[in-house]
Amino acid sequence: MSFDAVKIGLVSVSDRASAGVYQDQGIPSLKTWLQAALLNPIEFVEILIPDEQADIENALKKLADEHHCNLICTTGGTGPAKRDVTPEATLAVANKEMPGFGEQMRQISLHFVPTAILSRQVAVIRGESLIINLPGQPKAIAETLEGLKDKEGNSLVKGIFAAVPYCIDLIGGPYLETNPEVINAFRPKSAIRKPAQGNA
Ligand SMILES: Nc1ncnc2c1ncn2[C@@H]1O[C@H](COP(=O)(O)OP(=O)(O)OP(=O)(O)O)[C@@H](O)[C@H]1O
Ligand SMILES: Nc1nc2c(c(=O)[nH]1)N[C@H]1C(S)=C(S)[C@@H](COP(=O)(O)O)O[C@H]1N2
Repeated sequence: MSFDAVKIGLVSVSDRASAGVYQDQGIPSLKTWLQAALLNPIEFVEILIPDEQADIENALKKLADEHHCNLICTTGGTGPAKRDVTPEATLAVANKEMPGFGEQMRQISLHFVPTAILSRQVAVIRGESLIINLPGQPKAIAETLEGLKDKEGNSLVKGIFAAVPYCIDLIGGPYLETNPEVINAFRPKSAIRKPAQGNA
């Protein structure tokens, strides 16, 4: 069985990582999680930038309009601090807002930290790209994408990635399939693609 290829843009927004004060862990954490979660072959396009609204907007436009990324994940710059402007940049390049992603991420994160409500993360559609903001703490990436599980690995609070494959279907992207040990994608029955009938 073959899987559609997917192109994913990764944007790490961090003053200190982009200045070399510390090594960026945002992009490696995103890549590690996405490679474990998706069965599709992935082409990543990576950008590390400081917390500057114009830089973030340019990065998002480039990934959506020139690279035609199906999914774009940002990490960092979602909080209340003066230089946190990732949600403003994301909304500035949006065709459509997808408020459910931010609402669900804050719900999930409350199970990990009481400061979850300080993240102003948003998700939007630009063209044929779904853009999702994730918080900057590297551990927050897996927490929000995957959700909360018990010791046996049963899902207690669903991660937002459960809704990403169907969202990508609806905007005309590739058919994403996930590793159920990491995350179960949900699609309405009518949208589930049957495995191709082989001759063997
Ligand atoms: N890209 C990153 N790589 C490694 N660690 C990070 C990264 N972004 C954030 N962190 C860690 O998470 C903490 C909280 O993230 P936050 O986004 O609030 O950082 P910040 O104070 O805005 O600083 P900066 O933009 O310089 O990363 C940081 O203090 C840092 O320890
Ligand atoms: N899952 C999860 N969400 C989280 C956190 C976290 O550690 N885990 N940190 C919170 C904190 S302390 C802040 S200030 C906000 C914003 O973080 P950012 O500015 O790094 O994007 O995300 C919040 N959401």
